[in-house]
Amino acid sequence: MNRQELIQQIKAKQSFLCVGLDTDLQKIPSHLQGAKDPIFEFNKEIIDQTADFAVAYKPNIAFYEALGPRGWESLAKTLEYIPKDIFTIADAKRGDIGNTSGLYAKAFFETMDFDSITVAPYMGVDSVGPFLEYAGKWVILLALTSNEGSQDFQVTTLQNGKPLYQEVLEKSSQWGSPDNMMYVVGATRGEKIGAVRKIVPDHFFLVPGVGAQGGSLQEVAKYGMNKNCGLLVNSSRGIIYAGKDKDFGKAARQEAKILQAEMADLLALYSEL
Ligand SMILES: O=c1ccn([C@@H]2O[C@H](COP(=O)(O)O)[C@@H](O)[C@H]2O)c(=O)[nH]1
Repeated sequence: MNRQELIQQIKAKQSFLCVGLDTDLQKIPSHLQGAKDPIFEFNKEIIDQTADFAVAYKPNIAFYEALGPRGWESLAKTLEYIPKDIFTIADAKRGDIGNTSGLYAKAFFETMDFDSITVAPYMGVDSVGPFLEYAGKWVILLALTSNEGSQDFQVTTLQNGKPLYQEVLEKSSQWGSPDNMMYVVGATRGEKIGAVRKIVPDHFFLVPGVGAQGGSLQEVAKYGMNKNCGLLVNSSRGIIYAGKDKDFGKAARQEAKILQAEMADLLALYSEL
């Protein structure tokens, strides 16, 4: 999916919601546990109930690869089931020496047909470049993450006086463009989202951390939104585990609907969409 199509989806749905498919076998309602593929059945119901409010789905690959071959199969079926006009994110946080990154890119962009993949910047340009060689696909680079540990390295001041995350943004924004690169910026980093937006005014941000991690959607929009929205805000546990029983899909729908309504107000306030 290209940038214009993504912006169009956001405008049409008045939503910049990404639903995180962090599907944990232990948390799936008991009535699905006997199914042939409980993970897929769970995801199918979540997708059916939230597709009209979501512009992106983000399966976190750890939840699938932890189960071995059957996890990969559930992931492939889920990806196939997601409506084609909805953006897909493989949250895999990959990146390695060039030839290895090339195979990660092939795995997620060819063997599976994801629109985008999250990539770690630590190994530099030759580790990110292979993902950018795929026309129509996106790299979502970790910039300022939502976890506590983001304070260990990402905000460290370098000899040139800049925090490491700023150096990552400035350098990596030369490798790609707002048409094929996005950045992960955690919702829990409210005060810094504005600083990131100043460095990369046009790039989309994937923003995890609202819902279960307590980040504020209002703050994210206030500091991070640009005229084209420029945000995909993810909620995983807050949506998919909103209900625990047979009605889990309806509960997920309700949570997604609440977020979409807030997003529509924020789009009216801060964007041109
Ligand atoms: O900085 C980051 C980068 C990625 N994540 C991932 O996003 C979701 C968040 O899930 P919630 O249940 O909504 O907290 C999850 O897949 C993380 O691995 C992140 O949280 N922070």
